[in-house]
Order: sequence, then structure tokens, then C-alpha cells
Amino acid sequence: MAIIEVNGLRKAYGGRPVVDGISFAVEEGEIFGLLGPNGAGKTTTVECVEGLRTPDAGSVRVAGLDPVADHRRVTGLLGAQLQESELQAALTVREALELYHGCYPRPADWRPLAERLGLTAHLDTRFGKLSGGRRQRLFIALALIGGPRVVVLDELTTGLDPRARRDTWELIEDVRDSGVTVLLVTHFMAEAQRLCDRVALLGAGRVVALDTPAGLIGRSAGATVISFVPSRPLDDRELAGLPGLTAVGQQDGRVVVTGTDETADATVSLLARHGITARHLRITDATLDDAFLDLTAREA
Ligand SMILES: Nc1ncnc2c1ncn2[C@@H]1O[C@H](COP(=O)(O)OP(=O)(O)OP(=O)(O)O)[C@@H](O)[C@H]1O
Repeated sequence: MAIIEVNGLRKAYGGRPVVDGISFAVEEGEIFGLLGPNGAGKTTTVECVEGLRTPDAGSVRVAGLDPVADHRRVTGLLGAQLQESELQAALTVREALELYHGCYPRPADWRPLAERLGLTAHLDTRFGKLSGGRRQRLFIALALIGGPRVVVLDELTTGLDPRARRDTWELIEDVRDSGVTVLLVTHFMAEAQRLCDRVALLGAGRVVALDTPAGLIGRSAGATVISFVPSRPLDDRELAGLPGLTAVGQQDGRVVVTGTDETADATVSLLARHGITARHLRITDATLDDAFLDLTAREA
């Protein structure tokens, strides 16, 4: 069952449409990603879901409720971590948890929540002294303290080092496994690929594609990447006729061919026919990064 339904959402600032007819539905229990370049309209969309902005047109429903008209009830079932969240530097972790705890009618006990998020040893640490990773843990705790059915996380791992980012990913999976639906805004492809059950790819205020990460990769033109160092210099034109080819390039003597599985087979046959040995041959699936660039370029 869909817990969030967005239909034909439009929002303009100063007459300029930034959300231009977006529709998607988030199923209960999934991690749903909104992915897109800067300015694609991701934050504006989630702010409409949170009831912080009123749509110009279209409809948004959270568990069947209108987030603007039923703001209080929606706040009770939707927890939000806003992009660039801040707290007063002097507030301790314990004070922040108690403060937010007091804001909800039926809050979760914050102590087990703090324990689960690895904050127990830092309860007396002031916000201003917390590392980036611990701040994000605190924001996740604050988003969960009201016992929400759905949590919105907007660019949660921006600015974190790779270790802290991976730890945060595990926490987000734990949140989903505990039965809370997650709407995740990100522009990190690896994050979306690792975490999201489904992804809506936004570009210039529209949904460019909506699928599982694997589905998006399969849909992009260059789903397979073949790279090798040829035993003799190779002209790009010799590869131009390969079936399914979407791109060919060379860097530091390494030839990179992008296409389909058929392109990979044909490349290997062509090299064999010409008696060329392919050193350091790699055939890899394209990443969500490649799919993102391909699908947003096609849209443009
Ligand atoms: N309050 C506002 N007034 C005017 N323009 C705004 C306002 N909020 C956002 N915008 C503009 O709307 C566009 C979409 O912004 P939005 O923050 O929704 O995109 P985004 O996809 O979340 O981008 P980012 O990844 O950079 O956060 C941007 O060009 C932004 O500058």
C-alpha cells in the first residue's frame, strides 16, 4: 500500500517552475530515493510532502492525509531530517532528545533510540562538539523520536567521510528493517544504489525515470563497460561499427567501450580477428552513475 502519493505536483518560485508535474508513490516499508542534480526540485518536492510548502497544483497525500490541511496529524506520522539541519551549539545530545521528546503526543522512549544510534556515550556532549557522523546520528534519532511511520532524510550523508557514510547507510537500513518507510533525498549514486528499493530520477522538475536501481541501470543505453589496453594502438574508428555501441574513448592507452553485452562480445571477436591482445581486460556493469548521466542527458 502506498504511504506517500504525489500526483501532478507543481511548484514555481517567482513564476519559474521548479517542480513541473511530478508524480510518484512510495510503498509502505521501502526505501524510496529521490535522486537528481542540484536544482532538480528534490527538496521542494519533499517540503511539499512534509507540508512545509503549499503546492501550486497537484496533490500530495501521506497515509491519505493532506500534509498542509492535516499538518498536525501528518507531523505525528512523518519524521523529518531537513537538509542543513542545525541545533544550538550549546545544547547537549540529552537536551536535544528531551526537547524533541516533549514535542510529540506519543513519543518513543529516547533512551533505547539513543542506544541503537550509538549516542549513549555522548549524551552530555554539546551539539557544537559532535563529529559530523554523530550529528547525523542525532538527526536520525530526532526524526524517529515521534515514532513515525515514514521518515524523510534529505542529503543526510553530505559532508561525511566514507566510514561515517557507510555507518549511516547501515542505520538507514536498520530504520527500514524496523518497519519505518524511508524517503531519501540524495545525489550520491552509490548511496541510492546501495540503499534504495526504488528510485525516482528527477531532472529539471520532472521525473525522468522511476525504477529499481538495477532497472535504471538496465534502461540506460550503456549498461556494459569494456576496457582494455590493446597490444597495438587502436583507432576509435575501428570500433565505431560495433553493435549496440554507445560510446568509445581512450585514456592513458586504455580503450573504454560502452554498450551492451553484445558490444562486449563483438569487441572481443574484433580484437581476435585483428590479432590484437587485450591486456588488463575488464568487463563491468555500468553503475547508477552512468545510468544517471545517460538518462538525464537524454532528457536534456
Ligand atoms: N524559496 C525559494 N525561492 C526561490 N527559489 C527557490 C526557493 N527554494 C528553492 N529555489 C530554487 O528552486 C530550484 C529547485 O530547488 P530545490 O532545492 O528543490 O532542488 P534540489 O534538487 O533539492 O537541489 P539541491 O540538490 O541543490 O538541494 C533551485 O533552482 C533553487 O534555487
